[in-house]
Amino acid sequence: MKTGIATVSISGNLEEKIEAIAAAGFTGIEIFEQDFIADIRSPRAVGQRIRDAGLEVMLFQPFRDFEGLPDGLRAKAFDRAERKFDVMQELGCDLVLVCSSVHPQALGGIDRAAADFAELGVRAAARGLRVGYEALAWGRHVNDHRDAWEIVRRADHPSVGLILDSFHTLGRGIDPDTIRRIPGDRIFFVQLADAPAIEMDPLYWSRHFRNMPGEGDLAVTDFMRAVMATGYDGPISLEIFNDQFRGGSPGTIAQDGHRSLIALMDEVRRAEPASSAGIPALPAPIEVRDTAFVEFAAQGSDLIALEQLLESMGFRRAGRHVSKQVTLWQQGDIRFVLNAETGGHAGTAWNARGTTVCDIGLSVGSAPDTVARATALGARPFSQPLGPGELPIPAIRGLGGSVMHFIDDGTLSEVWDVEFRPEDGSTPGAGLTRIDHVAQTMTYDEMLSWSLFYTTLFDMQKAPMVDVVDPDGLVRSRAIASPTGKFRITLNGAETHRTLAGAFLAEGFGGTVQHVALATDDIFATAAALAKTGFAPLDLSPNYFDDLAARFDLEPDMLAQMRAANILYDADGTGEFFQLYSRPFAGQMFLEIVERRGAYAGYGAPNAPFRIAAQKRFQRVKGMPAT
Ligand SMILES: O=C(O)c1ccc(O)c(O)c1
Ligand SMILES: [Mg+2]
Repeated sequence: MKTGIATVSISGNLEEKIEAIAAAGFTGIEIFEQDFIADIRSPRAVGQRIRDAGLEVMLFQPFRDFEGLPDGLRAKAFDRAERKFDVMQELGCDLVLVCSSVHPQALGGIDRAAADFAELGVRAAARGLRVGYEALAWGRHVNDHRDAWEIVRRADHPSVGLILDSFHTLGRGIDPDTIRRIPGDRIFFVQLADAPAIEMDPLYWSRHFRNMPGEGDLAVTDFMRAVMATGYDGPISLEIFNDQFRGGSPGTIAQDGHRSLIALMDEVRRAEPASSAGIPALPAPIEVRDTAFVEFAAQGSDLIALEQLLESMGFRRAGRHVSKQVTLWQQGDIRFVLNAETGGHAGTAWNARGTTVCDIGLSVGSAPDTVARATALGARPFSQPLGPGELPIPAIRGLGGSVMHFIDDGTLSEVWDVEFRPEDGSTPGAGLTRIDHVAQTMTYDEMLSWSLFYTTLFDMQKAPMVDVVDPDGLVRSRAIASPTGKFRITLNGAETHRTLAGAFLAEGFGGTVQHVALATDDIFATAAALAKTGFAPLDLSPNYFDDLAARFDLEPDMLAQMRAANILYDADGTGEFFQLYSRPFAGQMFLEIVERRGAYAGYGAPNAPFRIAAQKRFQRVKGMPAT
């Protein structure tokens, strides 16, 4: 299966785009005319440069306002086409995309358009070129791939075919299964894009909000399944107009694009096995059973403070590493690893960021399969020299320089007994059972990339985006979770350094984990236990509890307990949610305790403004930077 991407999808000048596209592993490139015109080199030199980079020049686009014009304008349109054909021959590109006309004088008429394309086909064929016709969602007379196909069918010329673009079909709500009735050999090219479901004018939506397959809400997989069912075996190519991508890192955007195509084709192969020959096999999206551990790189006074925080929350030091400055802290199925090594990955992370989460461990069915899928999707495997007594646990580089380890049922599950000498200390604990979710903070621009990383590698679903109101700015938040809800990640995208999330980013060195939420089955029993272990909760405003009393029908006794213990509350019709926060540690990190009742699957977003205000109050009192 050949993969491509349009130059318009990536930031930078044409040279930077070519380099990024080649490095990401695409077969070829769609030249968006603007990018070519802006370049100083001749078409021949540009074509050569692209081929030297190992890429095919798959498509030249767009040629606009061609079909259905009245006589005087019609002749001029053919002259314009001939000039473009000249350029294509120099570039070494044999296929041009003609998008449906938006010309105010275009007359319409299926047969008129078909006659125009029949003649264009003759002219293209004379030069060994081909013409593909695409229905723009906002075309003046043709805005539906079914009409474009009828024109191509009636043009009846072997050098004239159809170009499909998932955005134009799905964005207009056209059933993608209508593609199944088009012969695959008459489809010359397929463009793919996703987009978030927002109500807006289709042209504006298309030019600014497209994103990679899987990053938005359109049924791109259904579209691609229908395309494959036709027998189409040409390139699949990304055409993404997106404001953030235009200003992003060319390398990252190109890699994300390639990742999204591989994940999409893998999904198509599974759903449409009879018609997806030629798509390479990779392990299925990985089911994460649990977050097995969270590892902090921590040294000095931060390390001591973190140990004290964990003790105050009922954790016990369960083991010391056999050969390293590493301790294991445990309660229920929660494991925190505190790594004070000055070398290796943890040492590097500490040097770059100070105290930080440097590693996350996940329980999976097969650790080797997980690494195999991750690498097929373009992630890098991670390893470092093993110390005495250490097990080789499969790992990859995660996001923002972090590492992710995978533990499965084999010998790896014995890592805690093999690598750690048990310690005696025991505490009654505080009823904390498991890791509910891990919350990561990144810039808003990085959010799509991070969610794509998780949703392509693991079997996870995205929840809708929510706004988190910080007193000093808005933070966009999106949760992704495994179908069982056992593995949950929240992604928080900050746009300004003045928010709590933004200040965390500015102080550290890019995106990473800002907090970890721990589950309890009984938050009131946990709060009572924590009162004895010396836990200092984040103090909330009395106004918050007065408002709760007004909004919810809560037992006065329970409300009094919540007020006394600083427990937040939310309910969404399916269940209830209770939250209790630690005070910040090591700068802007914190821990959270949650209890879910019923089918509540959210994260208490309505409480975020009050929790954030309380965190900021606490930092101002402590004389920390008043962010
Ligand atoms: O927005 C446009 O004009 C435009 C141009 C070419 C395309 O292939 C397309 O899908 C949209
Ligand atoms: Mg298109």
